[in-house]
Amino acid sequence: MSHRVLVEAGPAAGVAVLKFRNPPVNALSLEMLMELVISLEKLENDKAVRGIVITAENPGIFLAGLDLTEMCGRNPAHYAKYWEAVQELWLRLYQSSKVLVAAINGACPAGGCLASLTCDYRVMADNPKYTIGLNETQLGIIAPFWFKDTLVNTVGHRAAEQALQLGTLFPPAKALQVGIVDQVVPEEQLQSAALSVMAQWLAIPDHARQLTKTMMRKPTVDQLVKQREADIQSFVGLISQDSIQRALQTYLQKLRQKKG
Ligand SMILES: CCCCCCCCCCC/C=C/C(=O)SCCNC(=O)CCNC(=O)[C@H](O)C(C)(C)COP(=O)(O)OP(=O)(O)OC[C@H]1O[C@@H](n2cnc3c(N)ncnc32)[C@H](O)[C@@H]1OP(=O)(O)O
Repeated sequence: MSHRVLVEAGPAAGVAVLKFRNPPVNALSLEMLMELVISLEKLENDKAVRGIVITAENPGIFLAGLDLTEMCGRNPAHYAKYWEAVQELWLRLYQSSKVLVAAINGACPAGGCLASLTCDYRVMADNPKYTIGLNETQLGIIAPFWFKDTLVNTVGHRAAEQALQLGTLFPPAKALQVGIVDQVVPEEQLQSAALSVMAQWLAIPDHARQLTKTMMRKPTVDQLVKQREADIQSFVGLISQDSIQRALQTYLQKLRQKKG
């Protein structure tokens, strides 16, 4: 039984809706990652499901990204386990045979943005409070190569380089302009817009669309698959550095003090 991920049958035949519900901010904790992987595996094996709309149960925060508390003050074995789970989620999402449509109904930084970038299409609610992007450099860390590749595949090299160096979090209109999302709609129309685009994608025969998706994505997937263990060791080495730990602690404190 999953607590942090809700899977519902969509209103249209063949469509499931996967909702994030990990309060307070839908951070990708280890438990959340594991529940997501299990939910996605079940959906992948369900022949009746052809498409999945991915969204947050409560509007406001789509996903707050990776859980910073999983990357601070832990031991190397924990960092390795956590990173393997992050890799696994990305591999499941990016290689999914289903049509994935992200209905972005809230803040979508870093790991949240990455998850949405694995989808085939992104619709974002037109709310200036919501932003999306790979903001790692603002935390004093860097997006790993496969985060970078996923962004490059979406927006192109120049736009990705600029967004990554600056760690830009784009509000909806700018996100649309740069191509990080495909459509921006009034908030109350988000779910219907996601279902409408899903219907268009499902009009294509599955086998042709799936083979095309695999052809487009395989080179990027292969890069990680062939050096998965090295990527874990690299993450563990970097995240364990005192300077990185200090940077993450400072960022977490800033988030906590924001309220005070
Ligand atoms: C130079 C070499 C470096 C090498 C480094 C190695 C490679 C590392 C690669 C790692 C890649 C990382 C990817 C990530 O995803 S990092 C996470 C990025 N996420 C963010 O920056 C988002 C941070 N959060 C926010 O901006 C806001 O919280 C948000 C807009 C999401 C919501 O705002 P709101 O005002 O509604 O809520 P609060 O800010 O008050 O937060 C409520 C509590 O939640 C805690 N929180 C928020 N985000 C996170 C998070 N990502 N992980 C853990 N906890 C989080 C926040 O601290 C509050 O906690 P308290 O209630 O205890 O105060």
